[in-house]
Amino acid sequence: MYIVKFGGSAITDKTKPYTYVKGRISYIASTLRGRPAVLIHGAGSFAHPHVKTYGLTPLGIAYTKAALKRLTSYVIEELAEAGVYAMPIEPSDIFWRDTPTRLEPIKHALENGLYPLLHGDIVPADVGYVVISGDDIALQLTKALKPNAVVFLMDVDGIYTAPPGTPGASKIQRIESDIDIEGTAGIDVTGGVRKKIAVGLAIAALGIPVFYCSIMDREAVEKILEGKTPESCTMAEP
Ligand SMILES: Nc1ncnc2c1ncn2[C@@H]1O[C@H](COP(=O)(O)OP(=O)(O)OP(=O)(O)O)[C@@H](O)[C@H]1O
Ligand SMILES: C=C(C)CCOP(=O)(O)O
Repeated sequence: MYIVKFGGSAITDKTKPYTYVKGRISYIASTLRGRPAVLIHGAGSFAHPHVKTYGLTPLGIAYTKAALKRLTSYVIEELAEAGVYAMPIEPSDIFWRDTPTRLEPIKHALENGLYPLLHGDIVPADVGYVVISGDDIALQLTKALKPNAVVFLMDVDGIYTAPPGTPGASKIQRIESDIDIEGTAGIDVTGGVRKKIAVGLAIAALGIPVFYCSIMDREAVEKILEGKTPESCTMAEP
């Protein structure tokens, strides 16, 4: 079993609210067919701008949840077009802060040949509500479900020493310890690349390999799901 996160940068345009980038999910989904996986989609331009504008006010929470539901429907439909049938599972129903309180819906979906689909969300906490990133959901589900590997799919092909495309930026092949890198695709309230590196290292410390790949790199994802190590992605090593 694998955990695959479709990053918000890969499936939306994070510089423009409500901009779904069609075709990315269906392109990569064929690699998942017949291989059990828990899927997570990032919130991208369907939640980060809302949280930034309204905060976690009742209005902000309602708007953000509505936008996320819309994004989840696009993802489910595109997966289904590619023959990958997802069961949406609302993180706010099964997480308390960053703790999963009910794993049965995820396990049941896997046992029935479906792909559980979660997403970065607003979840209940001891005081009110908090934002949980899909990256943190990947970490918490890794602890609970022990997948073979975790894959973060982005609109770029790995983690770079500086924002990709800027002079001198080079791709990092292996992340073995914390590195000081900032960056995101656009409006972001969950820590961008810095968060993704911290989560990757925490997963790797559990003995589970982590890959950061482009959502357009079908060959790499196929290799990972066959238990191999692609050269074209950044890896965080146990
Ligand atoms: N040093 C860097 N290495 C890799 N990507 C970077 C870097 N700096 C900036 N970026 C940008 O960060 C984006 C990926 O980070 P981001 O936090 O947006 O991830 P995501 O998981 O795709 O989004 P979301 O949090 O919405 O799910 C890419 O679009 C990339 O262009
Ligand atoms: C902004 C919200 C509500 C969730 C963020 O999740 P992410 O896009 O996976 O970081």
